[in-house]
Amino acid sequence: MRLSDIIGDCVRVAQAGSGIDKIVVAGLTADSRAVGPGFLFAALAGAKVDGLAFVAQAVGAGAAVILVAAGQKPVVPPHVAVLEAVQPRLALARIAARFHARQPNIIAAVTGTSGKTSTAVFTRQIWSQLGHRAASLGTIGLVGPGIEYGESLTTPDPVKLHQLLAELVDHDIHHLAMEASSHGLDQFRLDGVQVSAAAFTNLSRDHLDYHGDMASYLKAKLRLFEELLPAGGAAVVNADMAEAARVIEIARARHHRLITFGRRRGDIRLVKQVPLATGQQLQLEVFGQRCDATFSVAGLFQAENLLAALGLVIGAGEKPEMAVAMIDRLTGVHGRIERVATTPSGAAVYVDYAHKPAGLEAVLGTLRPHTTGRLVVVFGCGGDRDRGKRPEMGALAVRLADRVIVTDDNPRSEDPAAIRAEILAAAPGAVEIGDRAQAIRAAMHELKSGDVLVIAGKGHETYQLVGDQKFDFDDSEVARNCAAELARGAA
Ligand SMILES: CC(=O)N[C@H]1[C@@H](OP(=O)(O)OP(=O)(O)OC[C@H]2O[C@@H](n3ccc(=O)[nH]c3=O)[C@H](O)[C@@H]2O)O[C@H](CO)[C@@H](O)[C@@H]1O[C@H](C)C(=O)N[C@@H](C)C(=O)N[C@H](CCC(=O)O)C(=O)O
Ligand SMILES: Nc1ncnc2c1ncn2[C@@H]1O[C@H](COP(=O)(O)OP(=O)(O)OP(=O)(O)O)[C@@H](O)[C@H]1O
Ligand SMILES: N[C@H](CCC[C@H](N)C(=O)O)C(=O)O
Ligand SMILES: [Mg+2]
Repeated sequence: MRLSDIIGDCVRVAQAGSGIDKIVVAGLTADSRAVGPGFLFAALAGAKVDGLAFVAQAVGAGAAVILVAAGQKPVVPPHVAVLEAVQPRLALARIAARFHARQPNIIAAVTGTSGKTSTAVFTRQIWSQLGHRAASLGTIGLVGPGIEYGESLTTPDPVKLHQLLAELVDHDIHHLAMEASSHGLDQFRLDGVQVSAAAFTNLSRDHLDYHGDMASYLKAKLRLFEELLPAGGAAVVNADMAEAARVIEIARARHHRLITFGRRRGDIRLVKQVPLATGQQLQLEVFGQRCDATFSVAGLFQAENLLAALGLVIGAGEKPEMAVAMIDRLTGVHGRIERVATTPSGAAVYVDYAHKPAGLEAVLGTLRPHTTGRLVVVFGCGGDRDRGKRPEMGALAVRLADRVIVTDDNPRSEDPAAIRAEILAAAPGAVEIGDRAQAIRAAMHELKSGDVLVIAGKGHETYQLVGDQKFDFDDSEVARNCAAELARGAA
């Protein structure tokens, strides 16, 4: 693609190199290590380093164009073009959109502290059941017919994202449900994506290490509505959350089509929920029409995420009665309140991705009615992430569970024992077992009939990050192996 066809109007040409009409851009990247001949290299100031330091390396690898922040003066040979932008991340995202130039016709984006992955997966499943070739993209990767990539960032960087969007179109996939993380929104990773419908699930504490405070965290999420969802797009808002009025006000001002959902109020409302052994029985009111459905997924919070998914599907053009008729066919989400094992004594073992206070509260709260014996939780907290979550999660665990085992999550660069100590300080009575496999096994060995165990925090993850090492580790696998061992012992 010719440089002149992709630069748009948010950059200034500081140096034309061999001519912006003549330069044919072979690829885009913000990582000097991935530059090839004819590439555009975006030198971005990051959380750890400044990409400006790698301009010479990029030029050495054949970069034909360098994108920098306005005011930077990189020293580059005359044949290399230099573009300046006030927001280089935004410019890169828009350039990536023009470079790849193909996107599914219908893109639903979901933001919120909890429930993004689940909502995106349910949205994909409903569309698929309605006969569309549909995909979902987020924390658990890209999943669609004939295309699957493993886990990634919740919102991939814009170069990767636009490449994936084009690939979806090449696979004849025209419906995509994707997660919009607060980091992604803040770093302009989604700019240039043509969003047809956007949902806000809920807001609670997370990522304050990055955003600083709740106001900035909310502001990042609101970009989805304030800047990305165009007029006429559907804004799907959880009417029960404290921030609903603010989102609704933005949606009205931006001429979005508003669809609200909630447990207590909304266009899509949960009138009644009855937990079943294998899921839940739901009564919904959808735009005034009452309907009953059997949802084979456990957890009241998953019913809420289902409402958000219905909002996106309806907002993107499907008839409400058609969307609702698909509920009975939906299945659970890997690593989200997923029943992974049953001990010989009949106790249920669940794996859940609760790695923030609201998630832990939701999963323990929702499993309590299923527990006739003791509710047990094994969890830890990630290193190099919001430390404030640790005491909050410790206190919640001892309040809501009958037995708490504090273990390691992904300690990353932090001292694992110090992370555990921060949780334990707020969790009187909790037991400490650092080794995660041992902690799971210890919990499972003690389970009796009627008990429920939740292994929280790592969900679908198949690794553990310790220091700068990545070990294979899978909560579900450890639990299944332990259940098999217990069964052999009981036989
Ligand atoms: C804090 C954060 O979000 N960082 C993201 C950010 O990196 P950064 O720009 O700050 O990185 P940096 O290491 O300081 O480097 C600056 C620049 O120099 C470049 N560089 C660096 C080294 C080199 O040799 N050459 C070179 O060109 C880098 O490619 C980068 O462009 O931009 C990168 C490209 O988009 C992301 O990969 C990276 O995500 C890191 C890996 C990360 O862990 N992010 C997490 C916190 C995250 O984004 N999580 C969210 C939320 C999850 C949720 O839903 O809860 C997500 O969307 O996944
Ligand atoms: N609507 C909800 N309300 C409260 N907690 C929820 C809700 N939905 C999910 N959770 C909790 O959050 C966990 C992660 O769910 P999910 O992966 O769907 O959310 P997410 O927003 O994509 O999370 P992440 O930001 O970590 O990718 C679940 O395992 C559960 O503990
Ligand atoms: N997307 C989240 C995932 C956290 C998962 C948890 N297992 C941890 O490592 O803290 C984050 O990067 O903060
Ligand atoms: Mg997610």
